[in-house]
Amino acid sequence: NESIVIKGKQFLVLKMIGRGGSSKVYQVLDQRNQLFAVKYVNLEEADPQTVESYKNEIEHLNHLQQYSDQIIKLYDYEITNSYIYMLMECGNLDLNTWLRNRKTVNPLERKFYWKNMLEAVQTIHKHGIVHSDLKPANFVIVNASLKLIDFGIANRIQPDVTSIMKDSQVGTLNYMPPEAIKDTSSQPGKISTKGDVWSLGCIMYCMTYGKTPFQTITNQITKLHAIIDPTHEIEFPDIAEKDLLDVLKRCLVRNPRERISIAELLEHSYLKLQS
Ligand SMILES: CN1CCC(Oc2ccc(-c3[nH]nc4cccc(OCC5CCCCC5)c34)cc2)CC1
Repeated sequence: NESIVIKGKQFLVLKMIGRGGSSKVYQVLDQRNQLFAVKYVNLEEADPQTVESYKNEIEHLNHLQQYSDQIIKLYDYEITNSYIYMLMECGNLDLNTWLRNRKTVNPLERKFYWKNMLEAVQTIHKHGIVHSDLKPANFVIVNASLKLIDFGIANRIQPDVTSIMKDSQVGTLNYMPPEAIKDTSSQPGKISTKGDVWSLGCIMYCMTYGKTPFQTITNQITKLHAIIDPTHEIEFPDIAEKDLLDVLKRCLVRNPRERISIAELLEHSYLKLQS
């Protein structure tokens, strides 16, 4: 097996976890047999904007470590002109893989994961970051809690091509808020924090009904029209947890101004632990 040296520390590569265009994520062991994830980015073909986006992501990830346990740990990193190594906390499974493998979700587990997701996204919002492309693959299960692994600032990581992940979730429209489609200014920065609430609502819809609100519409153009069409009513089949039903309905409101906020979601009765 190959080994990697980061800031003078040697790591043994166990396997590749995922890969993107110029980036790869490995599962590694240190000399004390501690497990880590190492994100390797090849900068040789990267244009200056890409290099800048990765540095920006690392700076934010490094800074937000102290504010929430729901942000993946970044222990160290090494940046040169030709590569980046990021030494990070290693999770057991990303939420996308977890969702695909188990259609039925334990209500208490779902509630706990929802709280974790809200706390992670509230943390980046408090520091002026709007992810604007949240999906299950951005969250990883570490022991029993969910952690956010990227802020949507740098390029995407796709799962390792040898893994049979058919929908790697890169470029999926299933979590896209209506305002991102309608936003005539088409500047991504224009999307408010409410865009992330819509995406989280789609994730929670999937954890409740086993699919995202527009997943059955396979034609991408038709899907985009449905997302922005106020006459296309999203179905909310009745469920025992009425509080959860209310959360879903308030997240999936097409007008961002009328949509519930992260702060309100954290106060919502759904998160109050029933006696
Ligand atoms: C399909 N197969 C994959 C390996 C394994 O799942 C993961 C294990 C660890 C992790 C991870 N931990 N720390 C991580 C820190 C950064 C990035 C990370 O992933 C990136 C990318 C990996 C592919 C799926 C989307 C996230 C990170 C993530 C998925 C089991 C399922």
